Amino acid sequence: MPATAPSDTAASANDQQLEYVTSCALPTPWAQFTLHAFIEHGTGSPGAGKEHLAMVLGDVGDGEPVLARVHSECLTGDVLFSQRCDCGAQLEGALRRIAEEGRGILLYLRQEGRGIGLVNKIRAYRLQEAGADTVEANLQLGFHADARNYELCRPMLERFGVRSLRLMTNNPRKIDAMTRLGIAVAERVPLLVNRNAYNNSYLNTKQAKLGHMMTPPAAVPADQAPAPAATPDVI
Ligand SMILES: Nc1nc2c(ncn2[C@@H]2O[C@H](COP(=O)(O)OP(=O)(O)OP(=O)(O)O)[C@@H](O)[C@H]2O)c(=O)[nH]1
Ligand SMILES: [Zn+2]
Repeated sequence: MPATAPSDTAASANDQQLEYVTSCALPTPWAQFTLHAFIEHGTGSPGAGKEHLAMVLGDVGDGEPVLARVHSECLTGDVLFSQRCDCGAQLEGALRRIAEEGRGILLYLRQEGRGIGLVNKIRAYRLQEAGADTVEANLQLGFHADARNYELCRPMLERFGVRSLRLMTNNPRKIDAMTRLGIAVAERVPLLVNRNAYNNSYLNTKQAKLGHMMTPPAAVPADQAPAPAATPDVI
């Protein structure tokens, strides 16, 4: 149970419910955000009990599109400095950019490992060390390539009066998910990070198999090249 009385609860599909709990100031190297805490409930929800966060800066409820990042948890990248993925650098880049503009929101969703959890992500990394790519590893473990669900974004954003985003992402399926939820994506803001020897093949696979929009294009064998992205940079 939360330490403070819940102030409200919003229901969604699958009996998935989101409780807004409380907030505090969160000074970071780039700006002082307000950190808001939510708890997911729901008997049919795989994420029941998860604690989700929103970091907010400035007046985001004024009706204008809001610079936003919808970030899925990556403990290894966000906290442990892993170079296997782009998550930690994207998290920092998004917060810096929001701070530069003085206005924006970052949703920190607790769907680690594209929704398969931390231990399973480490199993997937082990399979990647044996030659699988990030998608094949998930499939070999019996999961979908991407098991995430973005439904909670809607009540989280509604809480702050946010209806339209300038979404920092390279992932076209994240944009589609927001649109299907009725959240307008006024603009896609690319969020590119430097490649290194450890994340290069992961980023290539995201581009080739998951359709991520990354420029300049990574070198991928012609027979694995993705169909042209259907989602333009600015919608
Ligand atoms: N299963 C699995 N998950 C991974 C792997 N590498 C990173 N992840 C997870 O992938 C997710 C990345 O999430 P995001 O940074 O929100 O987004 P994205 O889908 O890559 O798209 P962007 O918005 O362009 O960053 C996090 O949950 C990571 O934990 C991997 O090799 N296997
Ligand atoms: Zn990561």
